[in-house]
Amino acid sequence: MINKLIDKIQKTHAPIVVGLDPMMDYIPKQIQEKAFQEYGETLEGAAEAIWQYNKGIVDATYDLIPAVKPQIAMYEQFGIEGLKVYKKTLDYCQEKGLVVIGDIKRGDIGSTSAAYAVGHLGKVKVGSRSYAGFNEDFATVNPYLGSDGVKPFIEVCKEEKKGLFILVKTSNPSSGEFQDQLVNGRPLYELVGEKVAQWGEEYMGEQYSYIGAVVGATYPEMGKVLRKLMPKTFILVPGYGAQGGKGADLVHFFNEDGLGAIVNSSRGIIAAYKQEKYASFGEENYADASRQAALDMIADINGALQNR
Ligand SMILES: O=C(O)c1cc(=O)[nH]c(=O)n1[C@@H]1O[C@H](COP(=O)(O)O)[C@@H](O)[C@H]1O
Repeated sequence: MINKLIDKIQKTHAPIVVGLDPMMDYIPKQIQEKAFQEYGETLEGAAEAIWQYNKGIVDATYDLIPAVKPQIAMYEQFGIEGLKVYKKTLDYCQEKGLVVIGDIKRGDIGSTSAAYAVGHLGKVKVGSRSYAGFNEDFATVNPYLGSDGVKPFIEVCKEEKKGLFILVKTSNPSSGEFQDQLVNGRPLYELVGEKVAQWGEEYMGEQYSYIGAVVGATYPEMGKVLRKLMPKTFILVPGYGAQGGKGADLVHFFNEDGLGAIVNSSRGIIAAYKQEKYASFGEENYADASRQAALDMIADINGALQNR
């Protein structure tokens, strides 16, 4: 999958991911009303509205981008109906040729991680048969439990040719509370980054490892250090747009080959029509606004990379 991701980034010239993180507040009224007419103001109605909204965004952007990152929490809040739409969204994006990063941020003791890994990236055995539950191409993993919480994910990735993005330095304001603590004189995120690079050596693609890292766009100086510590690790960089990250901040997340990072924006793209800059599209043309926001993000990042 890492080779497919790189291939798609090179074909689209777009090192970006569209984060499919739907919230009811973002969904245009006409979509909500139609879904509620059919299913009522119910969890099914919400799920239908999310589905139609996602489909509009994917249809308007899939030719521009290599990958999407649905955040499972946004679906889980609607219970089983939400999870059904999560799965429907994954399948639709894969049909459209997109690489799908399931933002599930899992990690537990070994046996529990193994079950998460099977459910999201692998296949579960039922009698003589086996079934893929969610079937994402990549998943995000929380490494707080250490190697035995991460290795079951790597094992399933090896069987299925899938990949991971492991949290190293997160984009949120409090991320330093634990992640920046010094351990033997070095910040914890550096030690985690080194460990991710080491885990990644176990499962290499052609140029980069199948085992990637997450480093927030909001910490560009730390991104620069981590880029050097993990030269063969692909970095998923969330925090662009709504959290304040800009193209110019992100050049050091990339290697000299112009590869090595993929930048996520969720609200900045899927709810673009709510920003003043794209307000002229109007609520009913929300998907066209998302397409324009994706084009602008690609131009911003590529422009910064050309001027580095
Ligand atoms: O793993 C992630 O994707 C992630 C890690 C991180 O450090 N910061 C972060 O914002 N994210 C996710 O990236 C997305 C950011 O959304 P926007 O701020 O709307 O672009 C959300 O789905 C977050 O859960």
